[in-house]
Amino acid sequence: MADEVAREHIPTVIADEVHIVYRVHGAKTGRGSATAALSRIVRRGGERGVRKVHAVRGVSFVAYRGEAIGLIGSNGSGKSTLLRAIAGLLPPEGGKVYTDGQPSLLGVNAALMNDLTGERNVVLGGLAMGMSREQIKERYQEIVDFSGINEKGDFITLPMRTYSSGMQARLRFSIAAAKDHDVLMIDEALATGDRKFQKRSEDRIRELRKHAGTVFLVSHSNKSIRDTCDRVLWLERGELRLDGPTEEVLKEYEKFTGK
Ligand SMILES: Nc1ncnc2c1ncn2[C@@H]1O[C@H](COP(=O)(O)OP(=O)(O)OP(=O)(O)O)[C@@H](O)[C@H]1O
Repeated sequence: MADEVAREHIPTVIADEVHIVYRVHGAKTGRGSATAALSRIVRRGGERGVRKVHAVRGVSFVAYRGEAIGLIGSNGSGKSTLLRAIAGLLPPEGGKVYTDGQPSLLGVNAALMNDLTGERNVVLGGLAMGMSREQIKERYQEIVDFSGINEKGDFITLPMRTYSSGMQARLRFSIAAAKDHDVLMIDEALATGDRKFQKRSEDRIRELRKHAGTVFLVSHSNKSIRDTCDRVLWLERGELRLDGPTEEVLKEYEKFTGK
């Protein structure tokens, strides 16, 4: 018990007044892309065609070890952008992100090589996450079994491009979930895969939490958030609207969305 209390108070991510701004080039021409490109060349430089999208506006929070935090909000509210900033993939325009350990972002778009077999991708994915070849070898069967890829035949030795999108997402999740992460960020990964696999993923997220990491989950499914998270950050138009226990925040969010 004392151990649990101590673990809960170790910060893993600190976001301090984080602002993220995207710059979209050639956004104001309002014409087809070839015309836009030509007019950019003719105009020569200048920031006139650059439009800024202020996607995250002054977000602050502290995440602790052992927490599973849901990120919710309408489409375009800044959830994925905030995750990418925590993962260090987007530099903040203002404010700071501090992380303890290496954050790993597991999105439905996490890059695996389509022309390589599932088998090779397990190895590559493992290496990319910093696992040694020995560790990958040890966990290999576990990863394949968890993904369920081989349930209907020997698919793991076929190229990824022959997999359905659900199978691809399952393999990505299985590779990422094989490692105990300091900070694991999941962007709607649970939305893909069938119900049986979703259930297995939820169980694995709970397990990952026990092994000290912090889990962030972006999802539009309030059920997934309820089943997996004990704390929720609600973003709207890039601002943090609410940060608190799952039930409290979801109650307000459901009032807002009219569900
Ligand atoms: N690469 C980009 N370039 C320019 N603007 C972007 C880019 N990616 C996202 N945006 C903008 O940033 C804002 C936040 O987008 P983001 O994808 O973070 O939202 P989200 O909450 O994850 O949305 P969703 O629930 O639809 O996935 C939106 O206005 C979006 O148009």
